[in-house]
Amino acid sequence: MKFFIDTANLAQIQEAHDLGILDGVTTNPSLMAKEGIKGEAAILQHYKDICEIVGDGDVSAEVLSTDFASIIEEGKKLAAIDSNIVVKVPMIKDGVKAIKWFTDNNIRTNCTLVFSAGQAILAAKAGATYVSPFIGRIDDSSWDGVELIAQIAQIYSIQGFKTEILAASIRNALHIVKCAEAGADVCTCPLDSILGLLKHPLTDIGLAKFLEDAKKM
Ligand SMILES: O=P(O)(O)OC[C@H]1O[C@](O)(CO)[C@@H](O)[C@@H]1O
Repeated sequence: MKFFIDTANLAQIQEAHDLGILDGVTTNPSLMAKEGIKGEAAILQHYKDICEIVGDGDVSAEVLSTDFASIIEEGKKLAAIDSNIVVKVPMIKDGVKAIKWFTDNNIRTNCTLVFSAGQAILAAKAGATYVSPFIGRIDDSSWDGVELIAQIAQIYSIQGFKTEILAASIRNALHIVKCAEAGADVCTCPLDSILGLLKHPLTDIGLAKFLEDAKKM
């Protein structure tokens, strides 16, 4: 399973990259706004900066348009920034049409705002590179987000769809483990959730004991 970091914060992307386990980055308009990125030139430059840190990994950049022609125009500009840019398109009618157009024109896509198996089937039919089910937001509404990942994984496997399942809206380390178990190809997570995987009290207790005993060596 690949690990993407879900942030537009350059320091956090650098920290995850330095850990040596980073395969890519996802961003969204909320995350870009949080970093104070405003205006087209600043947005394009910020994606460029992210791509430079990540090197070989995929960087999802989301379109802000919602009609077919504008999505295509915006997506082409984003894709021109770097060969690792993946154009993120919302799961709406014009979005599905645009994903098909991008697929036919060799531009990779991430279909975002996915909350059902039906939407995931449509994204795959259009040829999306990635599909992003929002598991945390599904959990927030008392449905089971991880169950959706398992359902999509089963459908894609039966149908032979090539679209990769990118588990998004991850809220904690357990989500990552459960998504890995359910068949996600990628988890995109905040840095804290990735670092949460490190934690176990028995590791800390065991290390303290080894270091104590090492003094007797
Ligand atoms: O529910 P949250 O934590 O806002 O996460 C939303 C998700 O949407 C995405 O845009 C999907 O890739 C990610 O950036 C993020 O994981």
